[in-house]
Amino acid sequence: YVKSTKEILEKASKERYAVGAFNFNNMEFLQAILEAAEEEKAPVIVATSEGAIKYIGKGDIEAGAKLAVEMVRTYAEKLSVPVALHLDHGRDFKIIMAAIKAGYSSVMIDASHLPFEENLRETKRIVEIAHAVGISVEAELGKLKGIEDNVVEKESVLVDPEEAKVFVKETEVDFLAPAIGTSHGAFKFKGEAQLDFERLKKVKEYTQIPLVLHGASMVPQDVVKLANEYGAELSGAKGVPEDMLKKAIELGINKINTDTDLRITFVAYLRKILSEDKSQIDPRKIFGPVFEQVKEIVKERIRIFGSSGKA
Ligand SMILES: O=C(COP(=O)(O)O)N(O)CCCCO
Ligand code: NA
Ligand SMILES: [Zn+2]
Repeated sequence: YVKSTKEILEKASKERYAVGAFNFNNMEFLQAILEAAEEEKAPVIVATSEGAIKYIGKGDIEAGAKLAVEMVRTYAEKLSVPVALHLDHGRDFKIIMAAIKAGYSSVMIDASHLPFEENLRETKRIVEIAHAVGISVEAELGKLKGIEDNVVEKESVLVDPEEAKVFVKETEVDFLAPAIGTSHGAFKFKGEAQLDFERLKKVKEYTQIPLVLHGASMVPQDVVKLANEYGAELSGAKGVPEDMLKKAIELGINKINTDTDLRITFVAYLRKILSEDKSQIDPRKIFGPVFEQVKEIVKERIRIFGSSGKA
C-alpha cells in the first residue's frame, strides 16, 4: 500500500534500521523492486531522478511524473508492504513542483553544490512549499565526488556537523543526506573504502532526524566479474562494503540510496542471457530472467539494511 516517506523513515529512525530507496527508470525495474520488498515483507522507497522523469515522459516532465506516480500506485495498492515514491536529487524548481503536483510523497532538494547560505535558502524555500501541501523534504550537506547529473564535483567535501545542526533547525527539512565519503556510480574509491563515521555520529546527535546515505551501492565483485566475462568493461569497480553499511545504519542512517547495484546486475545478466540464448527474440523471455536477478539483489540489500519483516 502507499505510505508517506516521512512515516516510513521516522519508524526506521526510531527502531534503528534502514529502508532502501531504489531508483527506477522503467516498468521492469519498478516491478523487481516492489516484488523484492513484498517477498521480504519490508517497507520500501522507490525513487526517480530528474533524468528518470524526463526519460519516462519522453521529455514531458508533467507526463513523466504523472506516469511514475500512476505506475507506483497501481502496483503498490496490491501489496501488503508500505511503498513511498520519492524525487531523487531534485535541482530544477519546475521538476520539483511537477513531482509534488503529480503526487510524490517526498522530494529531495539537492543544492549542496551551492555555498552553505544559498543551500540553506534554497532548501528553506522548498520546505515551505512542500510542507504546505503535506510533502516531506530531503536535503544534502557536503559534496559527493563525481558527476551528479550536470554538476561535476572534483573532490568530496565532507559534512560539517555544526553546520548540519543549524541547517536542520533553520530549514525544518525532514531528512538530511550528510556527505561522509561516498560517491555515485561504480567507482567509488580509488584506494580503500572509507567513511567518516565520527561525523555521521555527530550529525545524528545534533539533528535527531532520519539520515540518508547516497552513493551506497556495494558493487558486488561477483556480479562485476560476470559482466566482464560477457564483454563489459567494469574493471576497478568498487562500492561500499557490507560492514561499513551496517555501521552507518547503527550510527543513524535510515534511507539508503541504491541505483548502481541494480544497473550492474541488469547489465551482467542481460549480456549473459543474450549470449546464451541466441535465438531468443521475445523481450519477456529476456527481461524475465534478468529482472529475476535484479529482484534478488534488491532482496539481499533489504536484508542487509535490516528492514526485512519491518513492514
Ligand atoms: O545516491 C544514489 C545511489 O548511488 P549509487 O547506487 O550509484 O551508489 N542515488 O541518488 C541514485 C542516483 C545516482 C546515480 O547512480
Ligand atoms: Na534522495
Ligand atoms: Zn544520490
